[in-house]
Amino acid sequence: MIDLRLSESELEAHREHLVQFIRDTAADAGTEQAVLGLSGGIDSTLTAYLAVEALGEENLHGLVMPGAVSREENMTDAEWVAQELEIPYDVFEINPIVDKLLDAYSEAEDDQLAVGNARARTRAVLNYLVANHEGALVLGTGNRSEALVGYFTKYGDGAVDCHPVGNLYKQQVRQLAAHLGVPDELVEKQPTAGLWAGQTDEEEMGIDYDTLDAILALHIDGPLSVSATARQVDGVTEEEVRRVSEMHARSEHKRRVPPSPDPLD
Ligand SMILES: Nc1ncnc2c1ncn2[C@@H]1O[C@H](COP(=O)(O)OP(=O)(O)OC[C@H]2O[C@@H]([n+]3cccc(C(=O)O)c3)[C@H](O)[C@@H]2O)[C@@H](O)[C@H]1O
Ligand SMILES: Nc1ncnc2c1ncn2[C@@H]1O[C@H](COP(=O)(O)OP(=O)(O)OP(=O)(O)O)[C@@H](O)[C@H]1O
Ligand SMILES: [Mg+2]
Repeated sequence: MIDLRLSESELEAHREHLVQFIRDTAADAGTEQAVLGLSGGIDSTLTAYLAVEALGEENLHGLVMPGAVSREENMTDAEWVAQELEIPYDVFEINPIVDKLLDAYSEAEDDQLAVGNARARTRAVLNYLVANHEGALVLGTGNRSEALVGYFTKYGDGAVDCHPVGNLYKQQVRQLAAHLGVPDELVEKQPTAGLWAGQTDEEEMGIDYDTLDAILALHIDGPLSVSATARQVDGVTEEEVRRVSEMHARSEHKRRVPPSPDPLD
């Protein structure tokens, strides 16, 4: 299996690079302020640690946004992160807002995916409400693995101003978080989008992150063919590599600016 582990010196270089990225992105936008959603998951936790280093704790505003299906443990962890980093934070309950949306369009009520995505988009609206008011940027938390397969809600958690950890595969997010001193229980927690009860990323995608990362690094980011990738990654079939490749192709629209027609000749 391809080894995506980063050495201590590489981790330190990434840390400095990402901290500088946040500082530069904020400076280019003429602000020192940023907001981000804290879910208790590792992507937002790492992004918050880096942002505090970049901007200072007084300049980061955490939004903890529990909904009907949020696990209590995750919300407690999200608040722990804000308190540990000593950043100001608010807790916004999204349920009443999502319920209003479903009052308006009850046809979608039993559609798990549509409702789950509406939860992610409701959080985006709140992020921008605060960011507009405070003159702040919205920090995204997307990593390279989920970006490459489109495992995020378009204009939900994808609606942000930048993705500081967007060039790290999921397993490298965990490594960098551990390097920064994030506690093991957060680093090793099962990733979940938290859009419906019991959801986990790996179960929904049908692949574990280490395997996904390896296929992405070798075949989508790298030059290896489907068959060469299947030979390199333990226990992976060509069919599985093709499936990841299809997820990548089908989600191309999420990584692009929405298209308009060319001008008439
Ligand atoms: N070819 C195309 N060109 C242009 N637009 C296209 C399109 N195909 C679909 N669309 C549009 O995109 C929409 C579908 O995209 P979207 O609304 O995002 O919905 P969709 O991709 O179906 O669902 C979001 C996925 O991301 C996962 N997720 C969400 C949030 C967080 C996380 C996490 O990692 O924590 C994961 C979630 O569990 C689910 O699997 C369609 O309704 C349509 O409007
Ligand atoms: N309950 C929530 N409160 C605040 N923000 C949330 C909540 N749920 C999701 N988010 C935001 O949506 C982002 C995307 O969720 P995602 O699950 O991909 O990342 P994560 O929860 O940080 O890490 P993991 O993938 O390991 O669960 C989060 O990083 C966070 O910014
Ligand atoms: Mg999560």
